[in-house]
Amino acid sequence: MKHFEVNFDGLVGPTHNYAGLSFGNVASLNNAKSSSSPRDAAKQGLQKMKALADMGLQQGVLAPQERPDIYALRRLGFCGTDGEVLQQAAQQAPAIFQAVCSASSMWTANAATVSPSADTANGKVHFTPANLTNKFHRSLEPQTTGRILTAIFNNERYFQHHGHLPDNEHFGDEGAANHTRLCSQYGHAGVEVFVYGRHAFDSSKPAPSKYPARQTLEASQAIARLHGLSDDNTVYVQQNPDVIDQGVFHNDVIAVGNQNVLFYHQQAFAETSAKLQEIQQKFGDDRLHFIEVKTSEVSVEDAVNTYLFNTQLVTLDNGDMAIIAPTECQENDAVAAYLADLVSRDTPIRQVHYFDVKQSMRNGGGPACLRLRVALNDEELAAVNPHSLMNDALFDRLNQWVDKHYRDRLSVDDLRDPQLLDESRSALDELTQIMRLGSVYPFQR
Ligand SMILES: N=C(N)NCCC[C@H](NC(=O)CCC(=O)O)C(=O)O
Repeated sequence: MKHFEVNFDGLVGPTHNYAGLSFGNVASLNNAKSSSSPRDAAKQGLQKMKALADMGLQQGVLAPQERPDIYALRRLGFCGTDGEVLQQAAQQAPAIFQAVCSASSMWTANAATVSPSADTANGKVHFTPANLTNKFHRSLEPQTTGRILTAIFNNERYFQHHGHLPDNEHFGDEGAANHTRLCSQYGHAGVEVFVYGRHAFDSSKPAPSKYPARQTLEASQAIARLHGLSDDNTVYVQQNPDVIDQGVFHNDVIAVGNQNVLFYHQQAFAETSAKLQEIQQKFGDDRLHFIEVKTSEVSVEDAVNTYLFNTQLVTLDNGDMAIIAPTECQENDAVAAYLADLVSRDTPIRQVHYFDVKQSMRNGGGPACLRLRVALNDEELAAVNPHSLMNDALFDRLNQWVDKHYRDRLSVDDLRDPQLLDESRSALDELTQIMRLGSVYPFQR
């Protein structure tokens, strides 16, 4: 049986914009109110997907969400026709209005936590959409995310879908951005590492003081229970509260793992050596490569600005690993020098490939934020909705679809345009046909 890691990238939605919605995410705050290009953003994402598919990797696509979210506005008391709801909200509550327009579902590392069948008690692949409670605009995502995941992994023999955790900060869950899996082969049982920012039920424990810790230990433990993971294969690690206060709002901004490699910054974790020991002990006898980047080599500030760790670490057909990095890493001398040296060392990482994902980076989303990793064996892969898997035909079709429906420029003020809602709905309606997703969107139900 063959085993793969399939990266499901989020397709950027037609309302992609910079509204400064994410306190604690430095790029989101710094670029607030700049104008965006939804078309460029979607195309940059598609280019990355196509390039990874061309490198021989399995690549999937996840559909974006319906925005503006009229249903959220109705729940908040705005009423009348859809046009009236939009108009009232834009006038009376502009900040809420901007939040319901966000295309943030593009960062599918936050869509869900996924445990492959080799790790779970019932031998199925488990999915739990993240509740994303820490940010209002993101908390609107999990229901539709769950429907999209169910439409793509639509076979109960192989796939088990859970509801998102209770919508409360005690169970704040940011999905795969705070979860990584180490294994010797994708199809072998691995060690699932959950990284949390704070304890929700024990205020005596350390926590950041300036920016929020979005993920709680208790949420991570709940996911592990739901997915039927064993204690022997699960490790909980606390993120260093100081780095959260320096803008590391998700663990995937300071660490990334793949197979037998954990690539992380010296300051990423609390109690680093004890936790690395636990990971190695649960991993077993095979060699794990812990690649630690010292502060003297790359500062936390440079890591946050360039997203050195928000890179994808992928395994190529010949067994070598490649880093998929944003061009911001190439543009920073210290980081570019670090990466050039890294690939010459005796580790599995042999190549670096740079991608322009600037439209996403300006909102704090690098290459790794844009993808949800799903390790599958060939039988499971055959059960995945084939219209969500990237190939030349789907790439061309989605580019045409973007050209037809997406705006070239969008400012925060343009979000008030009632036509944007119609444009977004027609785009998504056509997309559900292209990807054969059924009626996943509220406007279709
Ligand atoms: N690190 C990972 N896995 N994902 C990045 C998510 C970025 C996203 N930015 C935003 O939602 C900004 C939207 C705005 O400001 O318009 C967030 O903060 O949740």
